[in-house]
Amino acid sequence: MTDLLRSLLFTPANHPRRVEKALGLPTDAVILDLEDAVAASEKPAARQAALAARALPRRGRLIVRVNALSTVWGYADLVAVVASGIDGIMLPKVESAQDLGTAEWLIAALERDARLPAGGIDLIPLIETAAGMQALESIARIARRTRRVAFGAGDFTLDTNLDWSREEWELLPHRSHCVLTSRAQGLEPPIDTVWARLDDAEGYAASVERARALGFAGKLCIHPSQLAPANAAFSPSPEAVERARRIVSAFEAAEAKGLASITLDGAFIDYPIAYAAQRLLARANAIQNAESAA
Ligand SMILES: CC(C)(COP(=O)(O)OP(=O)(O)OC[C@H]1O[C@@H](n2cnc3c(N)ncnc32)[C@H](O)[C@@H]1OP(=O)(O)O)[C@@H](O)C(=O)NCCC(=O)NCCSC(=O)C[C@H](O)C(=O)O
Ligand SMILES: [Mg+2]
Repeated sequence: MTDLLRSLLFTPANHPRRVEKALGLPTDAVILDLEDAVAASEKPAARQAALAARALPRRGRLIVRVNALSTVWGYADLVAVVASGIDGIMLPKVESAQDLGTAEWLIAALERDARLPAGGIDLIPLIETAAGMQALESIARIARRTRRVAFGAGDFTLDTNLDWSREEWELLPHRSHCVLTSRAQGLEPPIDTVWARLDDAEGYAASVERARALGFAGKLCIHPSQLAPANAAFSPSPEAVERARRIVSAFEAAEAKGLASITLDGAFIDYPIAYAAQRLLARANAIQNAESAA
């Protein structure tokens, strides 16, 4: 299974039409929601629907967003979802290393109980409160099965009273903090927040581009129309791939002559630039392999 997570499409688990549709769409992961898109009275039914969705044909990864462990539903969600052998779990409102440590410990115990391979279930903590954002360093430091976090601006806005504008300038320090802290603690680049203005495709495209430029690896999505822009923005363009090929080959030729500082088309190339070009080519390859396997 590929590790690409350019687009992750949320769908309420108790909405069969949307679930079935989501599983057939070109998204790297579908997140069946048991949390904020599900009314309290529907929680048990949504959990059963999420378990049943495991049996449906799908293109990408299947993740379930459980309720927080501090709620009356969280523990039962985890028990049921781990036993079902799901690909991944999203844990909302993670606010401390203890929150993440408890979930990791519980999932490991449940995996053993269900005789599932240890560590097979991916865990994605959602950082969406002021406390979670401040504790991100210690959260990331204790992560074992967790490979990346995601940022949730909806709850973050609610918690901090921040005014989430179309240009999202007020999110900048928090998004940057997510990327920097993740990388400093050895996690993979994080996943960016949802975009709620469904009728504003231009605003959405700019938001995705901002997230990409800041170092995020993918975007949480809430509507099918958001998938193609996210997949495209988090995939290297053909022009970027072609340029990276030229950089790698020019740099290899230079290195063979004992040079590590050259110019190509008027731009300076040294080791970091050559490594970035190699990384871009590796990502382009992974995307090509994933898409031909789909
Ligand atoms: C937001 C929606 C409720 C809008 O639904 P709707 O009005 O039905 O949209 P459309 O009429 O434009 O739909 C067109 C067709 O696409 C299907 N559809 C729509 N959304 C989805 C989806 N998410 N997955 C799969 N399919 C979808 C419709 O069924 C239509 O198909 P057809 O029947 O063939 O005509 C809806 O988009 C929605 O429910 N979105 C997901 C909401 C959700 O899960 N939210 C939770 C995550 S957001 C969050 O919590 C972020 C974070 O925690 C934070 O705090 O920031
Ligand atoms: Mg939220």
